[in-house]
Amino acid sequence: MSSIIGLFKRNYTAFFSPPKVLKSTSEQGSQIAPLKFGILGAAAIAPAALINPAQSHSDVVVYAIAARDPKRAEAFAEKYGIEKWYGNYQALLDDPEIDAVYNPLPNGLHYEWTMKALAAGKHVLLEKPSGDTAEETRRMFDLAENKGLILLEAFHYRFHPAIQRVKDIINSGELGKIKHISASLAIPKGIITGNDIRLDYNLGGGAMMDCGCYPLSCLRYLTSANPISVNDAKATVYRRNTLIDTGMAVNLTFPSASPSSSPPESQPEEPVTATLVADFATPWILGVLPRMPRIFVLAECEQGSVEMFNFVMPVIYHYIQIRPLQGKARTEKVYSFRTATHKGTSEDQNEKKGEEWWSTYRYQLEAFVDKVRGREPQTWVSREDSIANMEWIEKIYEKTNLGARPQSNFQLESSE
Ligand SMILES: NC(=O)C1=CN([C@@H]2O[C@H](COP(=O)(O)OP(=O)(O)OC[C@H]3O[C@@H](n4cnc5c(N)ncnc54)[C@H](OP(=O)(O)O)[C@@H]3O)[C@@H](O)[C@H]2O)C=CC1
Ligand SMILES: O=C1OC[C@@H](O)[C@H](O)[C@H]1O
Repeated sequence: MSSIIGLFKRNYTAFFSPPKVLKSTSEQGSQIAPLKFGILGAAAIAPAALINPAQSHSDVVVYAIAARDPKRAEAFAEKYGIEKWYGNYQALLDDPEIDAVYNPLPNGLHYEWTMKALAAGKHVLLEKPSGDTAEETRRMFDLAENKGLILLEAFHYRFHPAIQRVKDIINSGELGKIKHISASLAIPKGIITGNDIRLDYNLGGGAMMDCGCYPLSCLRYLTSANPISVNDAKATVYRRNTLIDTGMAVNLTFPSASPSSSPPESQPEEPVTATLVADFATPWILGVLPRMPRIFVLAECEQGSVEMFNFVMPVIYHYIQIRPLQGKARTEKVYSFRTATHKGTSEDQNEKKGEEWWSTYRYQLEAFVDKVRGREPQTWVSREDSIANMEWIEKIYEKTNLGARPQSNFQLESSE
């Protein structure tokens, strides 16, 4: 019972009523004003990913919104109490008050508007997947580095303590080496329909891009490696556009993953086999009953297995099940670094920031601001990581006959 009440309290606080903190101002003795964010597009994800988490961050103000339709921008600004609105994206980028831009545009526009935002001197929090191709991602990071700006692909799940705990369990060597690992993000048919950006090839749509980027990222994170090969990739094709996958099932091989604490082995190392499922149109049971979303990662190791249910949205609810071949199975839930149910593995656990109600997005915002402010973030998604994820998305598409998503033909003018 208490855990059901806890679940409601946590989610209510996370998504509907985060504590509103005072923003850092010079009156409070702080030398610097809070970071001012501008949002490109009145996107559905913007409230959960930025507006809501910003309420409980003293160093962030969501200051401006731009939409292609000025009326939409104005209505969005009014709804969320945003000070400024613009009827086009460039006008927002031209606003010198803005320090950082959140880019939740369709995937096919990530490159163009991130390049323009960086050219305008803004740090960028960029939605996943970072671009349509690895080349786009490489160029965005090159520009960010040249300009001394922060660019982060918003793989929010990485910032949550739960997935980090799964990695700690694997790396501890308690279960031995990974033999097989599978990860899935599959949601039922009926949520993504009609004009959804995910069904538009020219906007970088497709299930592998949208859902699949997470399990791919998670497989790479937990094995601490990039795949060696895509052995097989089967796309379920959208009947209205045969370049769009509504589902993708992939078999991959990863290099043998030695947990960092295992002793050196004399035996030859077996590669790790992996499966990935991405789906945004899972058929309903008998066509009438929607299926539960299948969001999990499962690492089957020499001495047992570890599975995390709901690695993408763990604040809602998650569990980590550890099943050693010898000994008792156990379940852990890790909503904050401080209040983890397991005995801490890290000495500084109590010092790490976060509350049970912090969503993945709130943890991510903390890290983004730390990085912009020159502090060491709790964790980070690096340039190399983002580029590699796009490279393997491309390789997976190439294994099907759908081909990679179209590269943007946008070119930054040399003066920008
Ligand atoms: N981190 C996460 O958990 C999630 C991330 N995402 C990612 O965020 C991005 C946006 O997703 P989502 O919010 O669901 O999408 P929406 O369709 O709600 O938002 C996309 C925005 O893009 C703008 N836009 C600009 N050009 C076009 C165009 N030609 N067609 C359609 N829209 C256009 C629109 O802004 P305008 O207001 O100007 O019309 C629209 O508001 C994607 O990259 C997606 O992968 C999505 C969901 C969850
Ligand atoms: O978290 C997510 O789950 C569902 C997807 O459609 C969405 O884009 C993604 O980010």
